[in-house]
Amino acid sequence: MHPLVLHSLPPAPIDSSFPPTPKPYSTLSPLPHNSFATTIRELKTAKLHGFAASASPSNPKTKTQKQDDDYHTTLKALNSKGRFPRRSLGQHYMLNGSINEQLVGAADVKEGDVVLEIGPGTGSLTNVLVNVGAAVLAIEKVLQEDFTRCHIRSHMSLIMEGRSFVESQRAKVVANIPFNISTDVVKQLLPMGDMFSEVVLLLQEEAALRLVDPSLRSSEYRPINIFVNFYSDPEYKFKVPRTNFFPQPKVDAAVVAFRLKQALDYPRVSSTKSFFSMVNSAFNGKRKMLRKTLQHICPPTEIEAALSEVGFQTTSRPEELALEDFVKLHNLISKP
Ligand SMILES: C[S@@+](CC[C@H](N)C(=O)[O-])C[C@H]1O[C@@H](n2cnc3c(N)ncnc32)[C@H](O)[C@@H]1O
Repeated sequence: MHPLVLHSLPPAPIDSSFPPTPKPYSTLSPLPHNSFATTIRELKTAKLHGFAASASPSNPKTKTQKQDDDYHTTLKALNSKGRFPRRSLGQHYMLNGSINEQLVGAADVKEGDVVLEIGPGTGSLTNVLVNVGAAVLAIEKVLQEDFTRCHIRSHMSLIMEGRSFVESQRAKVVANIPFNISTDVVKQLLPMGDMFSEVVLLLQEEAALRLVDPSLRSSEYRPINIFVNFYSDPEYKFKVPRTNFFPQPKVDAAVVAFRLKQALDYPRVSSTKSFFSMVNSAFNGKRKMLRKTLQHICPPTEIEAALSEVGFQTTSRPEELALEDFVKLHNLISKP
């Protein structure tokens, strides 16, 4: 399947609360499937057709006028195709162009960067990315491809191959993703530090806080936190109140930037597979002591000895251990 994008939103029932009398869908034809360069050209054409426009940063309009324009442009883009957002696809469209600009700024996207966008929707964020001179690969489920099922590495490799990159230059990810696929996206992208340097995502605020600041000993501390810190340095950037989306979600959102580590900077473990399998087992069952939950790996006495060596009590539970403690524990108890 080709990952070419920016087309139309899916046919859907018209809701009475949505601006009525949809106009016929007129401008964009399906994108050719031959090259990435063509995709970018089409994205620019899309902007000319007014399919997805956000005010350019050089626009001298006032902030209020500009936000008003962003709002109307997004609604117009939806209405002109007689489409109604589907909640099942997490279609909450961004109405505020300055947040799109801040998202792009959070990833420090510059001319010549290659950027992966997941779920471009009406293309308002795509537009900002293209305007700063980035080459954008956008994957939209309603058009071409489901991100959670695609082979992102082969898509990206095809794009990177055709470009004259300095070897150290990696691509970036900038996306306003549906909240319901955020864990899948994080799990899929964070281990790809060889390909991406930054992953900037607009997430549900609660999820953003849980991923970035899970205090030790809290019930929010989970294997995903070990995973996130193993592969990246996450940073909470800013909150995005729910009023900035259409339709308005029930919760606020927030932007998180994950700076991806490269393999050389990962904590030293004999095998990442056995490390994460140990971490998952450690959290299995509520309030279980590690000497119990890990006894399929080695006898409890050995686990107790390892815990003492790492500086913990023999009765310790998983929420007491930080990433580096799990790494030490794994290296002491895992069999080569
Ligand atoms: C929150 S909306 C964001 C739309 C647009 N980027 C914006 O900021 O207004 C999420 C978009 O992701 C698309 N989407 C949902 N699930 C997806 C998936 N599994 N793979 C790719 N795109 C998906 C939806 O159709 C929708 O266009």
